[in-house]
Amino acid sequence: MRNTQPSIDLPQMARAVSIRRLFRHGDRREKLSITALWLASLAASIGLGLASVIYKWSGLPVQLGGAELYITVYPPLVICLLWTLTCGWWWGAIPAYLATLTLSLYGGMPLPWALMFSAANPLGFAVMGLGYRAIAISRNLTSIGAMLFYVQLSFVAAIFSSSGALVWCYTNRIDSTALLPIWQGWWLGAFLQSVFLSAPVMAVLWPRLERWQHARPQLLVDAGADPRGSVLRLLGCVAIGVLVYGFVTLKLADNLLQVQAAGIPAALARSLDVARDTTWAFYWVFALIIVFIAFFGYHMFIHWQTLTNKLLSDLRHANQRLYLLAGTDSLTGLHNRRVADERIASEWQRAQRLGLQAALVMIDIDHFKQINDRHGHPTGDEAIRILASEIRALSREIDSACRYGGEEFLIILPQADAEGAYTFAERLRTSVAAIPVPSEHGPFHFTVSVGIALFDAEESSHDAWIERSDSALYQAKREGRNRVVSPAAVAV
Ligand SMILES: Nc1nc2c(ncn2[C@@H]2O[C@H](COP(=O)(O)OP(=O)(O)OP(=O)(O)O)[C@@H](O)[C@H]2O)c(=O)[nH]1
Repeated sequence: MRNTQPSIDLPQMARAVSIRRLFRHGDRREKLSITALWLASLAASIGLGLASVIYKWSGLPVQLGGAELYITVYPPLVICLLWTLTCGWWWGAIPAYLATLTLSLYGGMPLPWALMFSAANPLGFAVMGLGYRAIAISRNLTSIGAMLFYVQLSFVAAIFSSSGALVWCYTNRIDSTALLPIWQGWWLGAFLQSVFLSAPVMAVLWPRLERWQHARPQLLVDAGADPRGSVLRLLGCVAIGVLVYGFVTLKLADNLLQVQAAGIPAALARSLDVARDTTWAFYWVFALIIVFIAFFGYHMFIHWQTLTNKLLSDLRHANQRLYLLAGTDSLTGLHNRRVADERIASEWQRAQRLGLQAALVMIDIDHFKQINDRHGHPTGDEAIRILASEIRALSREIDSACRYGGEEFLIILPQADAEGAYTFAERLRTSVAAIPVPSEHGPFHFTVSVGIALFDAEESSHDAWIERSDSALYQAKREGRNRVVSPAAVAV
């Protein structure tokens, strides 16, 4: 019979909508609406990407707390990031790649550079996806924890997305002193758009989409089932992201400083050199600390994961044992009444659904009270054990043998007809009668009465099935005991 033991719910790792599964298992409405929406997003990304070049939305100066910052507005990022977060990397990476490719070719970038340049946003999305694969955190941004994680991940992803700025400046022969505002504009722009545009939309959209995905598991695939590898890669990305951010910012600022410092008095230039050297020394110490943190973080994660896995596996085993114990009769080792009731109900449903035959066999030891009274309770127990082991020996792998009451047993025979059930019951009755039970007064024999009821598809519940087997047993007792009452008794 089916094992219905309880399972332990683990947090869901990130899952993605599979295009292949959508077209194989999705309904017409789903296929149409998702395809139409995706194509519209692709068109919008390409159009808005071109607009960002034509109307020069790159490196726009903004005053923040007295400091001048540069921000690039790039709407395709918002659209494509939403696809990545909700449906998976490919869904956002393809339109993002094509949008950037179009605008870079439009801007006159040579094709090989354009092909490389266009990978910047998909790279940032890959970091986002990696984060959600590595840490089983909800994408429901209405919770503070989920939002904080999203913001941190967005920062690292934005650094990776902004790698394109270097290609852009190189191919457009932009002076290295002008690279800082452009690069800053790209990462800051990507970060702010992720946090202030994509995140609120995600907070509204995701709970609904999550419900839809929950109801349609056949459309989803695991986005990656290797948490160890994902964590290692995520820590690597975070460390590289932070270090690259620090290095590029310092280097570009340094270049700028050197250009602007030309011709200043020698004493001031020396102070400037000290300040620059100190900053770089700080950067390298900081880089070392980041590498240590990533290294220890990874080892702590592995340690924690090993411990958790062991705990979970112990818990699973303990649960399995408990479940078995809770359903086992201690005297005979057969299933107890609770399991019997569950299994009868499920066999009844299976027979109904599949139009199968099945039989219930109810067995009771004859004059058991006398056995107890004459030979003592322990000998009565021994008789029960003998009957149980005979039931076990004669029943098939697919049968379910249960101790239903004191000296009453019930056996479910799936796919058994009247004749098969009767043959089984008769064999059991005769073999039990032949087994001697040892006692203080010498060995003695006992008999059993058996009632059989076949599955009836016309009946409205499994209770009626049990009642019929009980009535057949009662009839066997009434007719003199040590016999089988079955619908097939006459035929055989
Ligand atoms: N030794 C032992 N006796 C039990 C156990 N559970 C129930 N009994 C006894 O089983 C006896 C059942 O007796 P009855 O229900 O009167 O039936 P019977 O004497 O078998 O008579 P018929 O069923 O009519 O043949 C009672 O005396 C119970 O105390 C058990 O686990 N071990």
